[in-house]
Amino acid sequence: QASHATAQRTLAEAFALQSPSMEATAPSVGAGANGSLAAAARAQVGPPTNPMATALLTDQYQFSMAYAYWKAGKHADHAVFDLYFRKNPFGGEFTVFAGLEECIKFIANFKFTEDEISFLQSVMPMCEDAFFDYLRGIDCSDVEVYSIPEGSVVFPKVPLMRVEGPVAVVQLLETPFVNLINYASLVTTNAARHRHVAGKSKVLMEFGLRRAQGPDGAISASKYCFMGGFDATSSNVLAGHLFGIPLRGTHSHAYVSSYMSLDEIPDRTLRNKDGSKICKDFVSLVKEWLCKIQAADSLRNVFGDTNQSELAAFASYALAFPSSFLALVDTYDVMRSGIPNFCAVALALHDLGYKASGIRLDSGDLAYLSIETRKVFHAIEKEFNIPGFGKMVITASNDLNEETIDALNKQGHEVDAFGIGTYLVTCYSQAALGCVFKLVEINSRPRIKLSEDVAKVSIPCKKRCFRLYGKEGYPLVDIMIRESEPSPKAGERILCRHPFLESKRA
Ligand SMILES: Nc1ncnc2c1ncn2[C@@H]1O[C@H](COP(=O)(O)OP(=O)(O)OP(=O)(O)O)[C@@H](O)[C@H]1O
Ligand SMILES: O=P(O)(O)OC[C@H]1O[C@H](OP(=O)(O)OP(=O)(O)O)[C@H](O)[C@@H]1O
Ligand SMILES: O=C(O)c1cccnc1
Ligand SMILES: [Mg+2]
Repeated sequence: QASHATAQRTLAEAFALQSPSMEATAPSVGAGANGSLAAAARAQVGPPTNPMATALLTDQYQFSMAYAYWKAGKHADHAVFDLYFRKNPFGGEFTVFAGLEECIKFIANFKFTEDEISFLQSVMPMCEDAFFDYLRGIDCSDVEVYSIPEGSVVFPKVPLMRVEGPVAVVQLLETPFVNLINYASLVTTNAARHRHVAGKSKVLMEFGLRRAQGPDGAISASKYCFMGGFDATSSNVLAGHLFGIPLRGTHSHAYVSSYMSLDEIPDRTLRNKDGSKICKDFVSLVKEWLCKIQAADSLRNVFGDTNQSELAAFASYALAFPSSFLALVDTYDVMRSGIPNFCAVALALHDLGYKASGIRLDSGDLAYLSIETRKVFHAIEKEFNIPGFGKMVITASNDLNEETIDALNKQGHEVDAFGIGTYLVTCYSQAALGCVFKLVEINSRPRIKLSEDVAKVSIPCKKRCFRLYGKEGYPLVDIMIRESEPSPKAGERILCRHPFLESKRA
Protein backbone atom coordinates (compact mmCIF):
# COMPACT_ATOMS: atom_id res chain seq x y z
CA GLN A 1 0.00 0.00 0.00
CA ALA A 2 2.68 2.44 1.06
CA SER A 3 4.64 1.82 -2.09
CA HIS A 4 1.68 2.30 -4.31
CA ALA A 5 0.97 5.55 -2.57
CA THR A 6 4.59 6.62 -3.00
CA ALA A 7 4.70 5.69 -6.63
CA GLN A 8 1.42 7.35 -7.36
CA ARG A 9 2.32 10.66 -5.84
CA THR A 10 2.35 13.14 -8.63
CA LEU A 11 5.58 14.93 -9.34
CA ALA A 12 4.09 18.12 -8.03
CA GLU A 13 3.51 16.54 -4.65
CA ALA A 14 7.03 15.19 -4.54
CA PHE A 15 8.66 18.48 -5.35
CA ALA A 16 8.90 20.10 -1.97
CA LEU A 17 12.31 19.48 -0.45
CA GLN A 18 11.15 17.68 2.61
CA SER A 19 12.80 16.63 5.82
CA PRO A 20 12.04 12.96 5.93
CA SER A 21 11.36 10.79 8.87
CA MET A 22 13.87 8.22 7.83
CA GLU A 23 12.23 5.39 9.63
CA ALA A 24 11.71 3.07 6.75
CA THR A 25 8.28 3.17 5.29
CA ALA A 26 7.57 -0.11 3.64
CA PRO A 27 6.92 0.37 -0.01
CA SER A 28 6.69 -3.11 -1.46
CA VAL A 29 5.32 -3.72 -4.89
CA GLY A 30 3.09 -6.70 -4.37
CA ALA A 31 3.88 -8.99 -1.47
CA GLY A 32 4.40 -12.61 -2.42
CA ALA A 33 4.88 -14.16 -5.81
CA ASN A 34 1.50 -13.34 -7.17
CA GLY A 35 0.98 -12.53 -10.81
CA SER A 36 -2.22 -10.59 -10.29
CA LEU A 37 -0.60 -8.35 -7.69
CA ALA A 38 2.24 -7.62 -10.10
CA ALA A 39 -0.27 -6.78 -12.81
CA ALA A 40 -2.12 -4.52 -10.40
CA ALA A 41 1.15 -2.76 -9.55
CA ARG A 42 1.88 -2.25 -13.25
CA ALA A 43 -1.54 -0.80 -13.83
CA GLN A 44 -1.25 1.48 -10.84
CA VAL A 45 2.16 3.01 -11.43
CA GLY A 46 2.33 2.94 -15.23
CA PRO A 47 5.44 2.30 -17.32
CA PRO A 48 8.85 3.92 -16.81
CA THR A 49 9.18 7.31 -18.50
CA ASN A 50 11.85 5.92 -20.80
CA PRO A 51 10.64 2.78 -22.59
CA MET A 52 14.27 1.64 -22.74
CA ALA A 53 14.15 1.02 -18.99
CA THR A 54 13.45 -2.71 -19.38
CA ALA A 55 14.77 -5.84 -17.71
CA LEU A 56 17.67 -6.02 -20.20
CA LEU A 57 18.94 -2.59 -19.15
CA THR A 58 21.54 -4.06 -16.84
CA ASP A 59 25.18 -5.14 -16.92
CA GLN A 60 25.79 -8.55 -18.38
CA TYR A 61 27.54 -9.62 -15.19
CA GLN A 62 24.22 -9.44 -13.38
CA PHE A 63 22.92 -12.21 -15.68
CA SER A 64 26.13 -14.17 -15.22
CA MET A 65 25.69 -14.01 -11.44
CA ALA A 66 21.98 -14.79 -11.71
CA TYR A 67 22.87 -17.95 -13.65
CA ALA A 68 25.54 -18.97 -11.16
CA TYR A 69 23.14 -18.36 -8.23
CA TRP A 70 20.53 -20.45 -10.04
CA LYS A 71 23.00 -23.26 -10.90
CA ALA A 72 24.01 -23.41 -7.22
CA GLY A 73 20.38 -23.48 -6.10
CA LYS A 74 20.97 -20.19 -4.30
CA HIS A 75 18.82 -17.90 -6.45
CA ALA A 76 15.94 -17.70 -3.97
CA ASP A 77 18.15 -16.85 -0.95
CA HIS A 78 16.80 -13.75 0.75
CA ALA A 79 19.16 -10.85 0.06
CA VAL A 80 19.20 -7.31 1.40
CA PHE A 81 20.95 -4.59 -0.60
CA ASP A 82 21.50 -0.94 0.38
CA LEU A 83 21.62 1.81 -2.22
CA TYR A 84 23.66 4.81 -1.04
CA PHE A 85 26.32 7.30 -2.09
CA ARG A 86 29.60 8.10 -0.40
CA LYS A 87 30.17 11.84 -0.83
CA ASN A 88 27.99 14.88 -1.39
CA PRO A 89 28.40 16.23 -4.94
CA PHE A 90 29.75 19.62 -6.12
CA GLY A 91 31.96 19.91 -3.03
CA GLY A 92 28.75 20.61 -1.13
CA GLU A 93 27.07 19.57 2.09
CA PHE A 94 23.84 18.03 0.90
CA THR A 95 22.21 15.90 -1.77
CA VAL A 96 18.61 15.75 -2.91
CA PHE A 97 17.37 12.21 -3.45
CA ALA A 98 15.51 11.65 -6.72
CA GLY A 99 14.63 8.84 -9.09
CA LEU A 100 12.51 6.69 -6.76
CA GLU A 101 9.36 6.99 -8.86
CA GLU A 102 11.18 5.61 -11.90
CA CYS A 103 12.60 2.71 -9.82
CA ILE A 104 9.11 1.79 -8.65
CA LYS A 105 7.86 1.93 -12.23
CA PHE A 106 10.81 -0.19 -13.28
CA ILE A 107 10.12 -3.03 -10.84
CA ALA A 108 6.36 -2.88 -11.33
CA ASN A 109 6.96 -3.53 -15.04
CA PHE A 110 9.90 -5.94 -14.69
CA LYS A 111 9.25 -8.96 -16.95
CA PHE A 112 11.21 -10.61 -19.77
CA THR A 113 9.64 -10.86 -23.20
CA GLU A 114 10.23 -13.90 -25.41
CA ASP A 115 12.38 -11.76 -27.68
CA GLU A 116 14.56 -10.73 -24.74
CA ILE A 117 14.86 -14.33 -23.56
CA SER A 118 15.96 -15.38 -27.08
CA PHE A 119 18.56 -12.64 -27.11
CA LEU A 120 19.90 -13.69 -23.70
CA GLN A 121 20.06 -17.29 -24.92
CA SER A 122 22.07 -16.17 -27.94
CA VAL A 123 24.62 -14.25 -25.86
CA MET A 124 24.78 -16.82 -23.04
CA PRO A 125 24.77 -20.10 -24.98
CA MET A 126 26.64 -21.83 -22.15
CA CYS A 127 23.62 -21.53 -19.82
CA GLU A 128 21.15 -24.41 -19.42
CA ASP A 129 17.71 -24.00 -21.00
CA ALA A 130 16.03 -24.38 -17.63
CA PHE A 131 17.66 -21.11 -16.48
CA PHE A 132 15.80 -19.28 -19.21
CA ASP A 133 12.56 -20.90 -18.06
CA TYR A 134 13.39 -19.51 -14.62
CA LEU A 135 13.94 -16.03 -16.12
CA ARG A 136 10.63 -16.33 -17.99
CA GLY A 137 8.86 -16.83 -14.68
CA ILE A 138 10.35 -14.00 -12.64
CA ASP A 139 9.02 -10.55 -11.92
CA CYS A 140 9.54 -8.29 -8.91
CA SER A 141 6.50 -9.34 -6.92
CA ASP A 142 8.85 -10.82 -4.27
CA VAL A 143 10.93 -7.66 -4.10
CA GLU A 144 10.43 -5.12 -1.33
CA VAL A 145 11.72 -1.57 -1.53
CA TYR A 146 12.10 0.59 1.59
CA SER A 147 12.94 4.14 0.70
CA ILE A 148 13.42 7.68 1.85
CA PRO A 149 10.80 9.86 0.10
CA GLU A 150 11.85 11.29 -3.24
CA GLY A 151 12.81 14.95 -2.95
CA SER A 152 14.34 14.56 0.52
CA VAL A 153 17.62 16.14 1.53
CA VAL A 154 19.97 13.22 2.19
CA PHE A 155 23.53 12.56 3.28
CA PRO A 156 26.32 10.11 2.49
CA LYS A 157 26.30 6.47 3.66
CA VAL A 158 22.70 6.45 4.84
CA PRO A 159 20.76 4.04 2.60
CA LEU A 160 18.44 5.91 0.26
CA MET A 161 16.78 2.62 -0.56
CA ARG A 162 16.88 -0.87 0.90
CA VAL A 163 15.98 -3.53 -1.63
CA GLU A 164 15.11 -7.03 -0.42
CA GLY A 165 14.15 -10.22 -2.19
CA PRO A 166 15.45 -13.29 -4.00
CA VAL A 167 19.16 -12.68 -4.52
CA ALA A 168 19.15 -13.47 -8.25
CA VAL A 169 16.32 -11.03 -8.93
CA VAL A 170 17.61 -8.18 -6.74
CA GLN A 171 21.05 -8.64 -8.27
CA LEU A 172 19.56 -7.87 -11.69
CA LEU A 173 18.21 -4.58 -10.27
CA GLU A 174 21.58 -3.19 -9.22
CA THR A 175 22.50 -1.50 -12.47
CA PRO A 176 19.11 -0.03 -13.45
CA PHE A 177 18.42 1.24 -9.93
CA VAL A 178 21.79 2.90 -9.62
CA ASN A 179 21.35 4.29 -13.14
CA LEU A 180 17.90 5.68 -12.32
CA ILE A 181 19.04 7.28 -9.05
CA ASN A 182 22.51 8.60 -9.93
CA TYR A 183 21.84 11.28 -12.52
CA ALA A 184 18.38 12.04 -11.11
CA SER A 185 19.81 12.87 -7.67
CA LEU A 186 22.85 14.66 -9.11
CA VAL A 187 20.88 17.01 -11.36
CA THR A 188 18.17 17.59 -8.74
CA THR A 189 20.92 18.58 -6.31
CA ASN A 190 22.49 20.81 -8.96
CA ALA A 191 19.14 22.51 -9.54
CA ALA A 192 18.60 22.95 -5.79
CA ARG A 193 22.05 24.52 -5.49
CA HIS A 194 21.27 26.96 -8.32
CA ARG A 195 17.98 27.80 -6.59
CA HIS A 196 19.85 28.36 -3.33
CA VAL A 197 22.32 30.80 -4.86
CA ALA A 198 19.70 32.62 -6.98
CA GLY A 199 17.33 33.05 -4.04
CA LYS A 200 13.65 32.28 -3.66
CA SER A 201 12.37 35.35 -5.45
CA LYS A 202 14.05 34.71 -8.83
CA VAL A 203 12.44 32.80 -11.65
CA LEU A 204 14.61 29.90 -12.78
CA MET A 205 14.13 28.39 -16.21
CA GLU A 206 15.88 25.32 -17.54
CA PHE A 207 17.30 25.94 -21.04
CA GLY A 208 19.21 22.69 -21.45
CA LEU A 209 17.58 20.48 -24.09
CA ARG A 210 20.00 21.36 -26.88
CA ARG A 211 23.05 20.77 -24.69
CA ALA A 212 21.90 17.75 -22.67
CA GLN A 213 23.27 14.23 -23.02
CA GLY A 214 20.81 12.92 -25.58
CA PRO A 215 17.04 12.73 -25.33
CA ASP A 216 16.98 10.78 -22.07
CA GLY A 217 19.45 13.17 -20.42
CA ALA A 218 17.28 16.07 -21.50
CA ILE A 219 13.96 14.61 -20.33
CA SER A 220 15.49 13.61 -17.01
CA ALA A 221 17.11 17.03 -16.65
CA SER A 222 13.80 18.83 -17.17
CA LYS A 223 11.95 16.54 -14.77
CA TYR A 224 14.55 16.69 -12.01
CA CYS A 225 15.48 20.37 -12.36
CA PHE A 226 11.81 21.09 -11.71
CA MET A 227 11.98 18.79 -8.70
CA GLY A 228 15.11 20.62 -7.52
CA GLY A 229 13.34 23.99 -7.51
CA PHE A 230 13.25 25.38 -11.05
CA ASP A 231 10.04 27.11 -12.04
CA ALA A 232 9.81 26.02 -15.63
CA THR A 233 11.50 24.51 -18.62
CA SER A 234 11.83 26.80 -21.61
CA SER A 235 13.47 24.27 -23.72
CA ASN A 236 11.67 20.99 -23.40
CA VAL A 237 8.12 20.89 -24.69
CA LEU A 238 7.98 17.11 -24.36
CA ALA A 239 8.79 17.39 -20.65
CA GLY A 240 5.94 19.87 -20.34
CA HIS A 241 3.65 17.35 -21.98
CA LEU A 242 4.87 14.32 -20.01
CA PHE A 243 5.10 15.84 -16.53
CA GLY A 244 3.00 19.00 -16.60
CA ILE A 245 6.08 21.17 -16.03
CA PRO A 246 5.27 24.81 -16.90
CA LEU A 247 6.74 25.94 -20.23
CA ARG A 248 8.18 29.46 -20.47
CA GLY A 249 10.24 30.37 -23.46
CA THR A 250 11.48 33.50 -25.21
CA HIS A 251 12.89 33.66 -28.80
CA SER A 252 16.31 33.41 -30.37
CA HIS A 253 18.65 35.67 -32.31
CA ALA A 254 17.53 33.99 -35.54
CA TYR A 255 14.12 35.65 -35.27
CA VAL A 256 15.73 39.07 -34.90
CA SER A 257 18.26 38.63 -37.67
CA SER A 258 15.68 37.15 -40.04
CA TYR A 259 14.22 40.68 -40.48
CA MET A 260 15.82 43.25 -42.73
CA SER A 261 13.36 46.14 -42.66
CA LEU A 262 10.01 47.35 -41.43
CA ASP A 263 8.62 46.80 -44.94
CA GLU A 264 8.49 43.12 -44.17
CA ILE A 265 5.45 43.48 -41.93
CA PRO A 266 2.41 43.13 -44.20
CA ASP A 267 -0.42 43.19 -41.67
CA ARG A 268 0.10 46.05 -39.23
CA THR A 269 -3.31 46.07 -37.62
CA LEU A 270 -3.73 45.33 -33.93
CA ARG A 271 -6.97 45.30 -31.98
CA ASN A 272 -6.96 46.95 -28.54
CA LYS A 273 -6.72 44.57 -25.65
CA ASP A 274 -10.35 45.28 -24.67
CA GLY A 275 -11.44 44.78 -28.29
CA SER A 276 -12.92 48.30 -28.47
CA LYS A 277 -10.76 49.72 -31.29
CA ILE A 278 -8.41 48.66 -34.03
CA CYS A 279 -5.03 50.30 -34.52
CA LYS A 280 -4.53 50.27 -38.31
CA ASP A 281 -0.78 50.85 -38.29
CA PHE A 282 0.95 49.46 -35.23
CA VAL A 283 4.37 49.97 -36.89
CA SER A 284 3.81 53.72 -37.21
CA LEU A 285 2.77 53.86 -33.57
CA VAL A 286 6.02 52.09 -32.64
CA LYS A 287 8.03 54.58 -34.72
CA GLU A 288 6.28 57.51 -33.03
CA TRP A 289 7.22 56.12 -29.65
CA LEU A 290 10.82 55.58 -30.71
CA CYS A 291 11.02 59.26 -31.69
CA LYS A 292 9.45 60.28 -28.38
CA ILE A 293 11.90 58.33 -26.24
CA GLN A 294 14.83 59.51 -28.32
CA ALA A 295 13.70 63.09 -27.69
CA ALA A 296 12.74 62.68 -24.04
CA ASP A 297 14.66 64.91 -21.63
CA SER A 298 15.37 62.24 -19.09
CA LEU A 299 16.61 59.83 -21.77
CA ARG A 300 18.61 62.29 -23.85
CA ASN A 301 22.11 61.05 -24.56
CA VAL A 302 21.00 57.52 -23.90
CA PHE A 303 19.55 56.61 -27.26
CA GLY A 304 20.76 57.33 -30.75
CA ASP A 305 19.73 55.58 -33.95
CA THR A 306 18.59 52.04 -33.48
CA ASN A 307 18.76 49.06 -35.78
CA GLN A 308 15.61 49.15 -37.92
CA SER A 309 15.67 45.45 -38.80
CA GLU A 310 15.67 44.65 -35.08
CA LEU A 311 12.78 47.08 -34.60
CA ALA A 312 10.91 45.24 -37.37
CA ALA A 313 11.51 41.91 -35.66
CA PHE A 314 10.27 43.23 -32.30
CA ALA A 315 7.20 44.89 -33.84
CA SER A 316 6.21 41.76 -35.72
CA TYR A 317 6.79 39.60 -32.62
CA ALA A 318 4.56 41.94 -30.63
CA LEU A 319 1.86 41.63 -33.31
CA ALA A 320 2.02 37.85 -32.82
CA PHE A 321 2.14 38.01 -28.99
CA PRO A 322 0.71 41.37 -27.88
CA SER A 323 -0.19 40.08 -24.40
CA SER A 324 3.19 38.54 -23.56
CA PHE A 325 5.76 40.44 -25.60
CA LEU A 326 9.30 39.58 -24.58
CA ALA A 327 12.34 40.54 -26.68
CA LEU A 328 15.89 39.25 -26.91
CA VAL A 329 17.78 42.52 -26.97
CA ASP A 330 21.43 41.64 -27.57
CA THR A 331 21.54 40.76 -31.26
CA TYR A 332 23.16 44.06 -32.27
CA ASP A 333 23.77 46.38 -29.33
CA VAL A 334 21.87 46.11 -26.05
CA MET A 335 21.89 49.72 -24.84
CA ARG A 336 21.99 51.56 -28.16
CA SER A 337 19.50 49.44 -30.06
CA GLY A 338 17.85 46.51 -28.26
CA ILE A 339 16.56 48.44 -25.25
CA PRO A 340 15.17 51.52 -27.07
CA ASN A 341 13.59 49.31 -29.72
CA PHE A 342 12.00 47.16 -27.05
CA CYS A 343 10.74 50.20 -25.15
CA ALA A 344 9.19 51.72 -28.27
CA VAL A 345 7.27 48.51 -28.96
CA ALA A 346 6.28 48.09 -25.30
CA LEU A 347 5.00 51.69 -25.18
CA ALA A 348 2.99 51.21 -28.37
CA LEU A 349 1.48 48.05 -26.86
CA HIS A 350 0.69 50.05 -23.71
CA ASP A 351 -1.30 52.55 -25.81
CA LEU A 352 -3.49 49.65 -26.91
CA GLY A 353 -3.97 48.34 -23.37
CA TYR A 354 -1.32 45.58 -23.43
CA LYS A 355 1.47 45.08 -20.91
CA ALA A 356 4.79 43.86 -22.34
CA SER A 357 6.59 41.14 -20.34
CA GLY A 358 10.23 42.15 -20.60
CA ILE A 359 13.58 41.40 -22.17
CA ARG A 360 16.27 38.74 -22.29
CA LEU A 361 20.00 39.47 -22.18
CA ASP A 362 22.19 36.69 -23.60
CA SER A 363 25.68 38.19 -23.67
CA GLY A 364 27.91 40.82 -22.19
CA ASP A 365 28.25 41.94 -18.58
CA LEU A 366 24.89 40.85 -17.21
CA ALA A 367 25.23 42.84 -13.97
CA TYR A 368 26.00 46.09 -15.76
CA LEU A 369 23.48 45.62 -18.57
CA SER A 370 20.65 44.64 -16.23
CA ILE A 371 21.27 47.68 -14.03
CA GLU A 372 21.44 50.06 -16.99
CA THR A 373 18.30 48.52 -18.46
CA ARG A 374 16.43 48.90 -15.19
CA LYS A 375 17.41 52.59 -15.05
CA VAL A 376 15.93 53.10 -18.51
CA PHE A 377 12.72 51.28 -17.56
CA HIS A 378 12.35 53.47 -14.46
CA ALA A 379 13.11 56.63 -16.44
CA ILE A 380 10.39 55.73 -18.95
CA GLU A 381 7.90 54.94 -16.19
CA LYS A 382 8.52 58.40 -14.80
CA GLU A 383 8.79 60.35 -18.05
CA PHE A 384 5.58 58.97 -19.57
CA ASN A 385 3.75 58.15 -16.34
CA ILE A 386 3.37 54.47 -17.04
CA PRO A 387 2.98 52.62 -13.73
CA GLY A 388 4.79 49.29 -13.62
CA PHE A 389 7.08 49.94 -16.60
CA GLY A 390 10.08 50.00 -14.28
CA LYS A 391 9.28 46.51 -13.06
CA MET A 392 9.48 44.86 -16.48
CA VAL A 393 11.09 41.42 -16.23
CA ILE A 394 14.79 41.20 -17.05
CA THR A 395 15.84 37.67 -17.96
CA ALA A 396 19.50 36.71 -18.26
CA SER A 397 21.14 33.73 -19.92
CA ASN A 398 24.53 32.78 -21.38
CA ASP A 399 26.66 30.07 -19.77
CA LEU A 400 25.27 30.76 -16.32
CA ASN A 401 26.12 28.59 -13.35
CA GLU A 402 26.33 28.79 -9.56
CA GLU A 403 29.53 30.81 -9.67
CA THR A 404 28.35 33.37 -12.21
CA ILE A 405 25.07 33.89 -10.33
CA ASP A 406 27.02 34.28 -7.10
CA ALA A 407 29.31 36.81 -8.82
CA LEU A 408 26.27 38.73 -10.09
CA ASN A 409 24.82 38.77 -6.57
CA LYS A 410 28.05 40.17 -5.19
CA GLN A 411 28.23 42.90 -7.85
CA GLY A 412 24.55 43.79 -7.60
CA HIS A 413 22.24 43.23 -10.57
CA GLU A 414 18.66 43.71 -11.72
CA VAL A 415 17.97 40.29 -13.18
CA ASP A 416 14.57 38.79 -12.28
CA ALA A 417 14.82 35.50 -14.14
CA PHE A 418 17.68 33.23 -15.11
CA GLY A 419 17.70 30.78 -18.03
CA ILE A 420 20.30 28.08 -17.42
CA GLY A 421 21.28 25.32 -19.81
CA THR A 422 24.68 23.70 -20.24
CA TYR A 423 26.07 23.90 -16.70
CA LEU A 424 22.80 22.81 -15.16
CA VAL A 425 21.82 19.80 -17.21
CA THR A 426 25.28 18.39 -17.89
CA CYS A 427 26.19 18.79 -14.21
CA TYR A 428 29.35 20.35 -15.56
CA SER A 429 31.16 20.59 -12.23
CA GLN A 430 30.66 16.93 -11.28
CA ALA A 431 30.03 14.15 -13.76
CA ALA A 432 28.41 11.53 -11.51
CA LEU A 433 27.12 11.06 -7.98
CA GLY A 434 28.68 7.64 -7.43
CA CYS A 435 25.71 5.78 -5.94
CA VAL A 436 26.39 2.14 -5.10
CA PHE A 437 24.26 -0.91 -4.39
CA LYS A 438 25.82 -3.21 -1.81
CA LEU A 439 24.81 -6.56 -0.34
CA VAL A 440 24.41 -6.10 3.42
CA GLU A 441 22.65 -9.30 4.47
CA ILE A 442 21.82 -12.73 3.07
CA ASN A 443 19.48 -15.24 4.71
CA SER A 444 19.53 -13.01 7.82
CA ARG A 445 23.38 -13.11 8.04
CA PRO A 446 25.15 -9.73 7.79
CA ARG A 447 27.65 -9.32 4.95
CA ILE A 448 30.47 -6.82 4.47
CA LYS A 449 32.82 -5.70 1.71
CA LEU A 450 36.24 -4.79 3.09
CA SER A 451 38.50 -2.28 1.43
CA GLU A 452 41.91 -0.68 1.93
CA ASP A 453 40.03 2.54 1.34
CA VAL A 454 37.97 2.93 4.51
CA ALA A 455 35.36 4.99 2.69
CA LYS A 456 34.64 1.96 0.52
CA VAL A 457 34.04 -0.51 3.36
CA SER A 458 30.35 -1.39 3.22
CA ILE A 459 28.21 -1.10 6.35
CA PRO A 460 26.68 -4.51 7.03
CA CYS A 461 23.23 -5.50 8.34
CA LYS A 462 19.67 -4.69 7.59
CA LYS A 463 19.23 -1.20 9.02
CA ARG A 464 16.63 1.31 9.95
CA CYS A 465 17.47 4.97 9.63
CA PHE A 466 16.25 7.99 11.53
CA ARG A 467 16.78 11.71 11.36
CA LEU A 468 17.01 13.09 14.90
CA TYR A 469 15.77 16.61 15.60
CA GLY A 470 16.87 18.83 18.46
CA LYS A 471 14.55 20.72 20.79
CA GLU A 472 14.64 23.73 18.46
CA GLY A 473 13.28 21.63 15.63
CA TYR A 474 16.47 21.50 13.57
CA PRO A 475 17.78 18.16 12.31
CA LEU A 476 20.91 17.15 14.24
CA VAL A 477 22.07 13.86 12.84
CA ASP A 478 21.01 10.90 10.74
CA ILE A 479 21.49 7.57 12.48
CA MET A 480 21.39 3.97 11.37
CA ILE A 481 20.43 1.18 13.75
CA ARG A 482 20.00 -2.54 13.26
CA GLU A 483 16.53 -3.61 12.35
CA SER A 484 16.18 -5.55 15.61
CA GLU A 485 17.14 -2.56 17.80
CA PRO A 486 14.44 -0.41 19.42
CA SER A 487 13.61 2.88 17.73
CA PRO A 488 15.07 6.00 19.34
CA LYS A 489 12.52 7.78 21.52
CA ALA A 490 11.90 11.49 21.81
CA GLY A 491 13.55 12.93 24.91
CA GLU A 492 15.73 9.86 25.52
CA ARG A 493 19.53 10.22 25.28
CA ILE A 494 21.19 8.05 22.67
CA LEU A 495 24.86 7.38 21.91
CA CYS A 496 25.70 7.83 18.25
CA ARG A 497 29.00 6.54 16.91
CA HIS A 498 30.52 7.54 13.60
CA PRO A 499 30.59 4.45 11.38
CA PHE A 500 34.27 4.84 10.49
CA LEU A 501 35.85 7.24 12.97
CA GLU A 502 36.04 5.42 16.28
CA SER A 503 36.80 8.68 18.12
CA LYS A 504 33.78 10.52 16.81
CA ARG A 505 30.80 10.09 19.12
CA ALA A 506 27.84 12.25 19.97
N1 LIG B 1 28.82 40.61 -14.36
C1 LIG B 1 29.23 39.36 -14.53
N2 LIG B 1 29.93 38.75 -13.57
C2 LIG B 1 30.37 37.49 -13.73
N3 LIG B 1 30.14 36.75 -14.82
C3 LIG B 1 29.42 37.31 -15.80
C4 LIG B 1 28.93 38.63 -15.71
N4 LIG B 1 28.26 38.90 -16.84
C5 LIG B 1 28.33 37.81 -17.62
N5 LIG B 1 29.02 36.83 -17.00
C6 LIG B 1 29.38 35.51 -17.50
O1 LIG B 1 30.56 35.66 -18.24
C7 LIG B 1 30.57 34.81 -19.36
C8 LIG B 1 30.69 35.66 -20.62
O2 LIG B 1 31.02 34.79 -21.63
P1 LIG B 1 31.46 35.25 -23.07
O3 LIG B 1 32.46 36.32 -22.97
O4 LIG B 1 31.74 34.01 -23.82
O5 LIG B 1 30.08 35.82 -23.58
P2 LIG B 1 29.77 37.07 -24.38
O6 LIG B 1 30.89 37.42 -25.26
O7 LIG B 1 29.27 38.09 -23.44
O8 LIG B 1 28.55 36.53 -25.21
P3 LIG B 1 28.49 35.70 -26.54
O9 LIG B 1 29.82 35.07 -26.72
O10 LIG B 1 27.38 34.72 -26.24
O11 LIG B 1 28.10 36.70 -27.56
C9 LIG B 1 29.29 33.99 -19.29
O12 LIG B 1 29.54 32.79 -18.63
C10 LIG B 1 28.38 34.89 -18.46
O13 LIG B 1 27.39 34.15 -17.76
O1 LIG C 1 24.11 29.22 -22.18
P1 LIG C 1 23.37 28.05 -21.64
O2 LIG C 1 23.30 28.07 -20.14
O3 LIG C 1 23.84 26.75 -22.19
O4 LIG C 1 21.82 28.25 -22.08
C1 LIG C 1 21.34 27.91 -23.31
C2 LIG C 1 21.83 28.82 -24.41
O5 LIG C 1 21.20 28.35 -25.56
C3 LIG C 1 20.88 29.46 -26.35
O6 LIG C 1 22.01 29.88 -27.02
P2 LIG C 1 22.44 29.42 -28.46
O7 LIG C 1 22.09 28.00 -28.74
O8 LIG C 1 21.90 30.42 -29.40
O9 LIG C 1 23.99 29.49 -28.39
P3 LIG C 1 24.98 30.67 -27.96
O10 LIG C 1 24.22 31.68 -27.18
O11 LIG C 1 26.01 29.96 -27.16
O12 LIG C 1 25.51 31.22 -29.25
C4 LIG C 1 20.49 30.50 -25.34
O13 LIG C 1 20.54 31.78 -25.89
C5 LIG C 1 21.45 30.28 -24.23
O14 LIG C 1 22.54 31.13 -24.39
O1 LIG D 1 13.29 30.18 -24.53
C1 LIG D 1 14.46 30.56 -24.56
O2 LIG D 1 14.78 31.74 -24.44
C2 LIG D 1 15.56 29.53 -24.73
C3 LIG D 1 15.31 28.21 -24.82
C4 LIG D 1 16.34 27.34 -24.97
C5 LIG D 1 17.61 27.78 -25.04
N1 LIG D 1 17.85 29.08 -24.96
C6 LIG D 1 16.86 29.96 -24.81
MG1 LIG E 1 22.84 32.14 -26.31
